[in-house]
Amino acid sequence: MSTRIAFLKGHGTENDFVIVPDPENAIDLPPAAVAALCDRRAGIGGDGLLHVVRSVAHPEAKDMAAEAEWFMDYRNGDGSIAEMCGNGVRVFARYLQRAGYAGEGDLAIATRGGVKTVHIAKEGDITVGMGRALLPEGDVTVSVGERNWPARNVNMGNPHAVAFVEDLAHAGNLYDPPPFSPPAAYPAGVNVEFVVDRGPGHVALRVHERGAGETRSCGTGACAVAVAAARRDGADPAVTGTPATYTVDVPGGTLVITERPDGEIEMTGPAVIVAEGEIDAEWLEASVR
Ligand SMILES: N[C@@H](CCC[C@H](N)C(=O)O)C(=O)O
Repeated sequence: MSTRIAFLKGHGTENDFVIVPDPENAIDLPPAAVAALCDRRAGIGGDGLLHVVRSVAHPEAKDMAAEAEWFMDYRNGDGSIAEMCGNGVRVFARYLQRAGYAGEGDLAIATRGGVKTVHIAKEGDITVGMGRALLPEGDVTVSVGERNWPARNVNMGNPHAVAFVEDLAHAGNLYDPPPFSPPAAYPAGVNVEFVVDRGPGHVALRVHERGAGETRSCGTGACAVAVAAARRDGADPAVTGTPATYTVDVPGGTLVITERPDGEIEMTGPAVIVAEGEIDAEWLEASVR
C-alpha cells in the first residue's frame, strides 16, 4: 500500500495554491515534484505551492524561528523558488487557523522576504503587513508586439516591473514573459504588471507571474502597483505625510493596499481553503524520475 501525503487547496483572489503541511520538513519537494503537483491536468493544479514548515526545521528559516514559528517555503508552479507571495501568505495563515495552529489576532510568519505579520480575523478578509517597497533606479521598457511602455522597478521582496497602459487587452497573451529591455535588467526574472486606471485611488491589473505565467492575481504585484501609482499620482506618503490607499482590481477579485508615511504597506484580501485530500506518494516519486 502506498504512503499518502496530506494536501489542501486554497486561493486568494483566485491566485491558487497547493498547500503541503510538513511541520518537521520531512517531505522531499524537488522542483519536479512541485511542478507535477501544480500541473493543472496531470496534478492537483496551482499557480504555486505553500510548503508549511516550522521555522526551526528549515535551514532557510532557522534564524527567524525566535520571531516566527512557521515558515512559508513558497514555490512557483514551475518549481522555482520565490522570495515572497502576498496572496500565498494570507492563504498560509488561513491554513494555520483552520489546522488549530493559530488563533485570531496577529501572527508572525517567516518568508524568504523576511518576517511578515498577518492579522487573522474569525472570518472574512486577512490583512498582512508586507513591509516596505524598494524602488531600484533604472529605466526599463516592456514590450508586447509593436507596443512599448516604460516600466517602474518595484521590489516587494520579489521583483516587479509595473507598466501603465491604456487598455489591459494590449498586454496580449501573458502566458510567456513579456520581453523587456535592457535584457539584463532582471537576471533572476521578473513579475510584470500591466495597469489601467479605474478612478481616483482605483486601478486594475493583469499580471505575468515569474514561474507561473498569467495568473488571476498577484499580491506582491498589487502592492508594487499601488506604490507605482502613488508615486505617479504625487501621493507618496513619505512626502505628503498621509497614507495612500489604492483599490486594486485583479482578474480574480479585489485587494486593498495602504502605504503609510513610514513606508510600511498593508494589504487586505480574501484567503479561502477549498479542499483537502491526500497525494499518492508513489505517484509523486514517479513524477520526479
Ligand atoms: N502570487 C504571488 C507572487 C508569487 C511569486 C512570484 N511569482 C515570483 O516569482 O516572484 C503573490 O501573490 O505575491
